[in-house]
Amino acid sequence: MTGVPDTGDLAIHTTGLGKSFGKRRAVNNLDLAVPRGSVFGFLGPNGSGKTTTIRMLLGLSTPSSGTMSLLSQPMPAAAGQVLPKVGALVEGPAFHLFLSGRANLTRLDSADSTADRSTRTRRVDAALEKVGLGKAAKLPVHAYSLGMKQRLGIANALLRERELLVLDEPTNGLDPQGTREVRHLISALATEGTTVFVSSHLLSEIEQMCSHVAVMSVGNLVAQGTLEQLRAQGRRGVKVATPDTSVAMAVLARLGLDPHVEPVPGGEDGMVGAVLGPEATEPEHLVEGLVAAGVRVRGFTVQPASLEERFVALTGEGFDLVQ
Ligand SMILES: Nc1ncnc2c1ncn2[C@@H]1O[C@H](COP(=O)(O)OP(=O)(O)OP(=O)(O)O)[C@@H](O)[C@H]1O
Repeated sequence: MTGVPDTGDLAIHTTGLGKSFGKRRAVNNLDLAVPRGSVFGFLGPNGSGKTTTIRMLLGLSTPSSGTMSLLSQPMPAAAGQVLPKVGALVEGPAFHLFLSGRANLTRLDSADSTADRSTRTRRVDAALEKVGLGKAAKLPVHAYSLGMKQRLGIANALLRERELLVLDEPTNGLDPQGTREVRHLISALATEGTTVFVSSHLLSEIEQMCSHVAVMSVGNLVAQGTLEQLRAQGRRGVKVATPDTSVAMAVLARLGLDPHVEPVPGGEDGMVGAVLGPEATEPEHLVEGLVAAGVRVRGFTVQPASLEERFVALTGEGFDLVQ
């Protein structure tokens, strides 16, 4: 793909990154380029290698092959300098349910030997404010909703000034309200200039909050770039409303398309749809061909290229489109 930025501008850069578990290749030859300042969606179905990649990036697991850098410094060699600038939410920190949100963050910060004790109270309160838990700071965590717990996890990642935030499926298991809260929080953090790398199996989510996306399929990177770049690579579709579906199918097939009939409840008309490949006959010629063959064309629409179509074409599988 085009548009891969200068490596000096990259918050995350990997080349040929791979990880095997025995014979299973969980991540294969991964070249990721995450621009600084982006909200970068790491999209893929369950089991496609997202968590494995994130664990390697954060030094929680050793790669089987390849190189990686975070904030332009080699990992894991520079982990000591880099990781304090990187906040992460991976598999959520374990909270004590009977302690308050504030007490939990204080404990987690105390467990970090590199954290500055003298600024602890201020940093904990600032992080709670930032994620909108200022008012709930004194409540025990068992009284928090799932969305609040997830935001507390993000607050934990924000106990210091961070240049990069790495969030593994931060909305997993949340209801629509919790999902919205986390999404808004991520967008707010991004406007402050923090680079956010966020994994998800939900296309709709990535579409709503990310500027860039990388798509994983069975351990392989199958696309990477801005959302616009990916959308532009998608293929248009056509839909023909007609009572003569079999003839319309035959005509479109003769014109090189792979048409299908879509069910239409009630009414006489059927709907024949087809995806237009790069070499496909232009829509006006399709209409010409249909009419010449006697097909009663009662409706004809050209649908713009969509991200959804692109992802399905890239991965060969459907993504969950809505929660
Ligand atoms: N510790 C491990 N030992 C053996 N296999 C593993 C291990 N961790 C991950 N895998 C395998 O590697 C593949 C990728 O898993 P990974 O968790 O990275 O995917 P994912 O995209 O994050 O999916 P999910 O959202 O379900 O976590 C899967 O087939 C998984 O079973």
